[in-house]
Amino acid sequence: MKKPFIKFCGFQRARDVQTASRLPVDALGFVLVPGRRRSVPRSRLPELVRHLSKGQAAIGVLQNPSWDEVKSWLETALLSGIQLHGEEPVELLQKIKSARPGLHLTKVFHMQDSLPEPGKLEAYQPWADAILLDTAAGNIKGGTGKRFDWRLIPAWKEACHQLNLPCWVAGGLDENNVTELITRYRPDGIDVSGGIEIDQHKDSAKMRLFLERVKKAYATSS
Ligand SMILES: O=C(O)c1ccccc1N[C@@H]1O[C@H](COP(=O)(O)O)[C@@H](O)[C@H]1O
Repeated sequence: MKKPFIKFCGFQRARDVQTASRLPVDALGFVLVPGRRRSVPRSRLPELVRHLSKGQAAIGVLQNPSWDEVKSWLETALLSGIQLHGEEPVELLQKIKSARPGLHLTKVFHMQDSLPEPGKLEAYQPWADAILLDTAAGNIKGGTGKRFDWRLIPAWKEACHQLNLPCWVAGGLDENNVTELITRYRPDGIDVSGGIEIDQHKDSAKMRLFLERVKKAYATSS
């Protein structure tokens, strides 16, 4: 089985970025949504991004931004991609991709009681580079620390694959549940924020253990 894309999200301290920069992590995420616990102030973003290693992607996480907001973040720091973590319309992705074709765009869909239809994906296909499934807890979207009903994954994965889009999974992942996720559902990528923290800070041992378990799960289920 192909190794999944791995993204660690919610970095705020340079030392944590430095730790992750030495690990086999494909992308590091920075929460640019105002008012969230892990929000990165604009003035600190360039310095944090500078610590990534060559080949690692710096992803800015935004929620329902305007095109002007997207542009201003792209001017603030050297970002390789944007994760759209709200209810962004197709038109926004189209605008971003037309202006910045090289930018990686992840569109998030939230799994909750009233489910969005995987059929919605088609309209996003020309502009999105990856689809990320995450949990919504009431009005809170992103960084919930909660799993959604993973039985929803196969239908979404199938819909993504029919459109040649990778299907990534997030929401409450940690070193204790990532093996089950991989062996049962084999997502194309995984994204974790709270599950690699202790006392609200990124933890080196938890990051390493998470990666070890991912590696082992993929090796044994191929
Ligand atoms: O990490 C956050 O605090 C966050 C805030 C606002 C939007 C997205 C955020 N992170 C993304 O949320 C999911 C899951 O996080 P968790 O592992 O359940 O804590 C993940 O995609 C992060 O990229």
